[in-house]
Amino acid sequence: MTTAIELVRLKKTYRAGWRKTKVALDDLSLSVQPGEAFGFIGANGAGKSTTIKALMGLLAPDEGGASLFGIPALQPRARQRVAYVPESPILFDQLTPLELMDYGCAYHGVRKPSMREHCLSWLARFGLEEVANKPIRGFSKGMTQRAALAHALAIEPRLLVLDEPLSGLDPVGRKLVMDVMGEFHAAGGTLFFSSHVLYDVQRLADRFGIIHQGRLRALGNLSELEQAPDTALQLRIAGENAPTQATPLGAGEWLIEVQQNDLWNILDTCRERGMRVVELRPRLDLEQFFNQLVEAPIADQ
Ligand SMILES: Nc1ncnc2c1ncn2[C@@H]1O[C@H](COP(=O)(O)OP(=O)(O)OP(=O)(O)O)[C@@H](O)[C@H]1O
Repeated sequence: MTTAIELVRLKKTYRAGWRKTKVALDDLSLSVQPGEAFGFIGANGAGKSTTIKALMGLLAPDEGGASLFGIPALQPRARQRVAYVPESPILFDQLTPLELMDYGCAYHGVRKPSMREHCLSWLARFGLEEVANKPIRGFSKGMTQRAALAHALAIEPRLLVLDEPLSGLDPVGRKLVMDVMGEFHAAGGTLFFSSHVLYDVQRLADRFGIIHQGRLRALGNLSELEQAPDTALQLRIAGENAPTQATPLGAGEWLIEVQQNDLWNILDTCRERGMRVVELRPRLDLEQFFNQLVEAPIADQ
């Protein structure tokens, strides 16, 4: 099967002032299979956007190469039915969302009995039906971001690439975008998104990659991380007589972080004290994993 994304030994160095350079990507290789949801994690300045630009053919790496569905990323045909929404999208703002989407769908070969209805339904999903015929230049930042997402999904992409899709959104906007991303993935679409919010990655990705100082430092599977033998568990309990190690959550509920090998003892104690178990789940420690990784010195390759 052709990989959806293939990055091979990418290197990119920027000029950073007089006689100074900044290595943004250092020998970065990565592949993503069709149908996967891949979360690309890194702190500010780690190299996420540079990677995405190389992936989208917007930046030529100094060394190495990127391909989409087996086609070199620098060739425009590689981007057929590939949608990309940068962190702060810049759209042709003299156009209306409907005009923009009409153009995008035609470019990507999307055909529907009624293109107008197709585009309007995506605009409605993002709460923009009222402004479907208004020029984008009057839109707020959030509206522009939603218009870019509606456009991206209207082209029915086989790959959706999102750079920090949830940053700067209010809770309602976050839920909407998370729902749409989840639905896109559930329908078989390939999703590649960057984030420095590990919670987002946990909720949405099948696999994750961690970039730090331009190098890919870890690649992992979220379910593997959950099943690791030393993964802590979170036990939520309710009642009046909580064990001393429990942390109050309010409304009579308590939380205990417990290692696998200690679980049965703790459960026995809770039973003896007449506590009720509300929830038991793995404490997916992506955050801790990430922190350990970025604090460790980078070994020479
Ligand atoms: N055009 C540029 N010229 C010079 N340096 C750049 C340029 N673009 C990025 N850099 C530098 O390269 C490094 C990687 O930047 P990049 O934008 O890829 O990181 P990022 O992980 O996307 O960060 P953020 O989360 O803050 O957007 C940073 O140190 C950044 O300052």
